[in-house]
Amino acid sequence: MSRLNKECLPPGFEYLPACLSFEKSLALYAHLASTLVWQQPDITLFGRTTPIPRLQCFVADKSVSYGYSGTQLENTPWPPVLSAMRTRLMRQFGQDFNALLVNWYRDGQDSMGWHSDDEAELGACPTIFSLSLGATRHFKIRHKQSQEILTLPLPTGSGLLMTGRSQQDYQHALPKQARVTQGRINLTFRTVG
Ligand SMILES: O=C(O)CCC(=O)C(=O)O
Ligand SMILES: [Fe+2]
Repeated sequence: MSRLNKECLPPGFEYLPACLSFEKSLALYAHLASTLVWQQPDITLFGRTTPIPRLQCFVADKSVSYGYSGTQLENTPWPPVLSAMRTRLMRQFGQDFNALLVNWYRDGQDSMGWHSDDEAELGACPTIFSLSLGATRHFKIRHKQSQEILTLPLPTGSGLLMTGRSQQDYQHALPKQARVTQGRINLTFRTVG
């Protein structure tokens, strides 16, 4: 496993430090943790059905229909703070974001397994913007062919832009980190076709 230079991420991954200030990012964490309606749906992987090891909320336009690993996500309407953020990001990235998957990792025991965001509804080369709030967690990126793994710590307020072949050529994951006791919320803005 190699340590990652943030200036030298694989093609299609761009790290954006301090998209939100430390104070604003933690205030948004607290606001979302207490106001969103959180769900813990079951997923089916390799024939085994278990609840996801984190909480989740899928914010999306009414017309959007999206799911993964055997679950259909239930749409929540855009709360004002996230709607305003989406408008800013759409201008910044020239992207018609119509959905936002929010994941709450309550502590280091919560996680997300290896995957690519390569569902057909996202298109061949999706643009996904990810914003991290709360505890710093290690985001892992693994090349599908070489299996080389890079580790990118994502502190509160930091952004990660995934474009191009990032989903075709790589998987990513957020492994458990036993020593992390604080929570983290991650927002991924997406365009579902
Ligand atoms: O929590 C993260 O940083 C990753 C989230 C993710 O990969 C996803 O929502 O598809
Ligand atoms: Fe993902």
